[in-house]
Amino acid sequence: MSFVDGLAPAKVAVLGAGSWGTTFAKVLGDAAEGTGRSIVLWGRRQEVVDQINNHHRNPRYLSTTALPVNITASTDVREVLARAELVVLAVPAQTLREQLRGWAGLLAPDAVVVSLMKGLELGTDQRMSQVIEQELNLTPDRVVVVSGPNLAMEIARQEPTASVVACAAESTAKWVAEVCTPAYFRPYTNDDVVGVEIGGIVKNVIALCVGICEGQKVGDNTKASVITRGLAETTRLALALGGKAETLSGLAGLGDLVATCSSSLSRNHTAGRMLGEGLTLEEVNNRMTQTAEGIKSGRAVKDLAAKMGVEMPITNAVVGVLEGKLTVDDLGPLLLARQLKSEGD
Ligand SMILES: NC(=O)C1=CN([C@@H]2O[C@H](COP(=O)(O)OP(=O)(O)OC[C@H]3O[C@@H](n4cnc5c(N)ncnc54)[C@H](O)[C@@H]3O)[C@@H](O)[C@H]2O)C=CC1
Ligand SMILES: O=C(CO)COP(=O)(O)O
Repeated sequence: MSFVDGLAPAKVAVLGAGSWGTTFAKVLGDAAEGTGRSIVLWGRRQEVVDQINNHHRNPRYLSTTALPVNITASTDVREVLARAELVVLAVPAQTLREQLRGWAGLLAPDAVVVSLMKGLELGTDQRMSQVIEQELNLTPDRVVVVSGPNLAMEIARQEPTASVVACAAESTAKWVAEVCTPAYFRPYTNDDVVGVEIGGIVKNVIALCVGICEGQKVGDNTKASVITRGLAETTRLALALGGKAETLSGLAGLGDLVATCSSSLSRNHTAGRMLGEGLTLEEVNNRMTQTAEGIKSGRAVKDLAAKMGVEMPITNAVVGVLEGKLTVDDLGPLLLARQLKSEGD
C-alpha cells in the first residue's frame, strides 16, 4: 500500500459530499491532474451523486463550480472505500461516530484517514481525530487533520489559500500534503494535532459571538475585542490539552478565526448574526441549510474547559445564549463586568 511504501495514493475516497467535502475533492482532483489518481466521493443523495457523475457539478452546495473530471461519486460507501489508500471524512461532527461504526470494516487495511471536521463531540468532549482513532482502531500516525482559514466557497473559486495538515507523524502529514497541493492551495505540515483541532473547533463558537455583535450592529472595536480575547481563551484550552501556543497564532488558530469571524460566507458567523438580530435558536436552525458546528460544539467546549479548569468566558456566554439562559443583550454587560485582570493571565 502506498502509505507504507511512500508512493502517492492511486485512489482517494472522500466521505461527505457537502460544501467542504466536495470542495476538498476538487482540491485533490486538481492536484491529481495528469497522475491517474482517482477521487471518489460518497454522497447520501442519489441526485447529488448523479449531478457529479453526469455534469461534474454539485449544484446543491457549489452551484457555480465545475469539478475536475477525475472525481466520480457514488452512494455505495463500500465501493467508494474499496482499495482507497487515503480516506477523507467531511460529515457533521455529531454524526461521525455513528457513521464510522458502519464504515469501520470497509476501510483498506493501511488506509490513512483525514478529518476535515471542526467540531467536538457532545457528551464525550472528544475531538474528531480521537473519535476516528477509537472507532477505526487506528494509531495516531494514520490519522490526519486538515484545518485553516478554508471557507469552501473561496477555495472552490480557486482563490489562493493556505492550510495546515496535522499529524503526529510528520511523514504522514507530508504524504497527505503532497496530494492536496493544487496551484491555489498551500498546506503547511504540523505535528500539533491538538492545537490544530482546538483552533478549528473554538473559532466557530467565537464566530457565533462576533456574528451576534454584527446582528446587534455594534462596531469593529467590539468585534476585534471578541476575536482577540476569543483567541486568548482558545489558546488557554489548547495549552491545557497539550497543544502549542504557536499553532494557535498560526493558520489553524488566528488565521481561521479571522477568516470565519469576518466572512459572511461563514455559517457560524451567519447563525450568530441571526441570533443578534433577535431570531430564536429554533428560527436560526430552520434557516440554516448547512452545518454550523459551533451551535452544538459550544456546549462540548464549555464542558471540556470546565473539566480542564480552563476559564472560557466568551464560550460560556455564547452557550448561555444558545441554551436560552441569556439573551444576546446580556452578553456585553456580562463579559465587561468580569473582575479586572492582566491581559496575559
Ligand atoms: N464549508 C466550509 O467552508 C468548511 C467546513 N469545514 C468543516 O467540515 C465539516 C463538514 O462541513 P460542510 O461540508 O461544510 O457541511 P455541509 O452541511 O455543507 O455538508 C455536510 C454533508 O454531510 C452530510 N450529512 C448530513 N448529516 C449526515 C449524517 N447524519 N450522516 C452522514 N452525512 C450527513 C450532508 O448530506 C452533506 O453532504 C464540518 O465539520 C465543518 O466545520 C471545515 C472547513 C471549511
Ligand atoms: O471553517 C470554516 C472556514 O475555515 C468554515 O466556517 P463555517 O463552518 O462557519 O462556515
